[in-house]
Amino acid sequence: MSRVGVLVLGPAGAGKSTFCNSIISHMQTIGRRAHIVNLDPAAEPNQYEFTIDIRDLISLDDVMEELDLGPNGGLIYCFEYLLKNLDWLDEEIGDYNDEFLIFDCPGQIELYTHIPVLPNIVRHLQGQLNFNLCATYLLEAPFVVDTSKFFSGALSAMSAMILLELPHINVLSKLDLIKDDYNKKRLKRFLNPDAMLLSTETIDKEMNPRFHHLNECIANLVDDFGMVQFLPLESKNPDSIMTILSYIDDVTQWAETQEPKEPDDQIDIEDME
Ligand SMILES: Nc1nc2c(ncn2[C@@H]2O[C@H](COP(=O)(O)OP(=O)(O)OP(=O)(O)O)[C@@H](O)[C@H]2O)c(=O)[nH]1
Repeated sequence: MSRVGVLVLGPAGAGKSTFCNSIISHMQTIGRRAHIVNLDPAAEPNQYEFTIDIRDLISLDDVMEELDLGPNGGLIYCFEYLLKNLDWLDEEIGDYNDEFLIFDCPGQIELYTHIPVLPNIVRHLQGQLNFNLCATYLLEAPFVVDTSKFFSGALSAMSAMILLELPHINVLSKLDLIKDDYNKKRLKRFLNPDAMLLSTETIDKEMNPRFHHLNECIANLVDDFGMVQFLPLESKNPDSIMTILSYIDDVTQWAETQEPKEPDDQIDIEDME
């Protein structure tokens, strides 16, 4: 059997680490072996210990101090360093066969929207380490119920889906923060959204008419893509975690039936630049 891995992606503070912890806690309850692989070189201490931790290879603090880089440049440096030292990752992952690995990723979305470092790590995990992977992309519910922010979040999720070329599950986190009945009702419209309706009924009414055509084009893009849906996540509700995990199991089993990616099918960073 091949290894199964889920990448947990999303903007800063979307609830990625909390989601990773909820998965581990659920896995412990059902007796399934799972581990967190921390890919955030600036991670804070976590509820569950990281089994594999990029900070054992390189930490953002050291890079910023030694190379005099800011946090974003430092993060890119850390990932390029990881790419040059993938044998470290191979060695760390080496012993974890037939287990479920959860890759907790940093919140800087440029990493999975337009810089090809994460896609190259994904290719390596698939091609060299025989992983069936899927991506989960978290967005906060209180952010998404503001329709313009819904579109910005949907576009970032779509761009991660296109760049990583992985089976992809969008997740709406922090549902408990939606307390008023008005937004609770509206939330349903965002789980399985009709982009055109959201644009004409909401955004157009709030914006100067000269933006209506632009709104229509963006809504059309999301609509044409036809793949933007969200699963609701209640991090303290085991049923909610179980539902998301069953989707993850389904898509990773599907991934197992696909042709393996060639290990040398790497994106050239300089080409992208
Ligand atoms: N109310 C509520 N708070 C949550 C939930 N999930 C996460 N949080 C809180 O949101 C904050 C950020 O959560 P994290 O899990 O650290 O988010 P993250 O995406 O890993 O953050 P970064 O690693 O900084 O990108 C923390 O204070 C969490 O306690 C949730 O479902 N409900």
